[in-house]
Amino acid sequence: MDLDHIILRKLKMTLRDPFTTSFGSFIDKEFFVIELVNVSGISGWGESVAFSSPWYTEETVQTTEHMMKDFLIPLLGQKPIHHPDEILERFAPIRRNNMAKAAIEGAVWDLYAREHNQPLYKSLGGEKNKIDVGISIGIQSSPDELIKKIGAFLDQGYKRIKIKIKPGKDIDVVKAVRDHYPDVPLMVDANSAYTLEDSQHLKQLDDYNLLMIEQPLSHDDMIDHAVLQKQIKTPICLDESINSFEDARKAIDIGACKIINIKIGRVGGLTVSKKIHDYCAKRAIPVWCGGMLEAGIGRAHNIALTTLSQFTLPGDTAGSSRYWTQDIITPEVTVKNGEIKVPEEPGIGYKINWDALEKFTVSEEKIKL
Ligand SMILES: O=C(O)CCC(=O)C1=CC=C[C@@H](O)[C@@H]1C(=O)O
Ligand SMILES: [Mg+2]
Repeated sequence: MDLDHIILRKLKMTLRDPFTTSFGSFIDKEFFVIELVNVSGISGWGESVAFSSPWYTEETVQTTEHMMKDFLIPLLGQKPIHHPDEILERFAPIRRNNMAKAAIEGAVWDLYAREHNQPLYKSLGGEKNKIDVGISIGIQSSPDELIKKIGAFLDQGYKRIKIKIKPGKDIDVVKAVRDHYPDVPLMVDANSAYTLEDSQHLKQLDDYNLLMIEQPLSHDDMIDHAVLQKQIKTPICLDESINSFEDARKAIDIGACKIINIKIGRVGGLTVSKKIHDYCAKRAIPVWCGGMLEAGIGRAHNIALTTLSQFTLPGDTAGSSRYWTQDIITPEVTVKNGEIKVPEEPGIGYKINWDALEKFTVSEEKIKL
């Protein structure tokens, strides 16, 4: 790959509705769009997913900028790259900062696929031409409000409902939803809001036929999750605790989870995501693709990854209009009968909506490689 320069655009977009988790609420999203240009003028695209505050992981929009500009981009330009898998090694001297790494690596993967005139999903070894998707719904003001929201998303065909829980808004909420929708594929996400002392309380969730409980305990824990999994029947899915291939291997080995949510940004890119996927396939651990309320470029990367065969559960990659009044890609991502048709055009398969990209850009910087 003959790289010429990189353009970092910082964007600010506003969600249609605030998104509320056990950590709090937000509505504005700032992030970077990475355009990696080769000497022939072909561009590959990536999107950063860190939020403005470090409540989900330690990274933020500002740390992403610092890491990309001061460490990762200089490493990228240091010597030639032949395949995107080499980026993992190249960035290895930099500890963690996975979301910054993934943003750049995503652009390298897209460029590689475009240079080979191939859709990204095929470059990754994906097999599906459509993917199943679910929806993640933030904490609502009342169970009635939540039930109404779920109904609207079920009408749109989403194949699985994920609701957020936190202490004080858990068992009763799940019971109300189950009473109303006895058979809907349903799961809960706690974003680390509980401790092992809550295990008897969490055990009550076993009565509601949930697909899984996502990240009930601390963001940096596996040991307590393994203890909890022995006490409850509902499968535990790890999100925040899995930040690398080694984390996934260890979590599976000690029985800390029965399912893994793979987020490209959280684990440090598509190459690691694929490695985790392949290992989970060998160990018969189902995986699904998590979301970070991405705009279109990040969403397109999630779609491509989800075409790998062990993504057997619907992911959080909902359609563009669930988040944004206008997306930065064209066509926008649409969901029909709970499925997204995987684009067959080269690279991420969607075009950039330049009007939207310019409208949402707050700063821009070109760096020669
Ligand atoms: O729709 C999406 O993109 C997924 C939304 C979602 O559930 C999450 C996004 C970001 C952080 C968390 O709150 C949460 C998650 O933990 O999976
Ligand atoms: Mg989660």
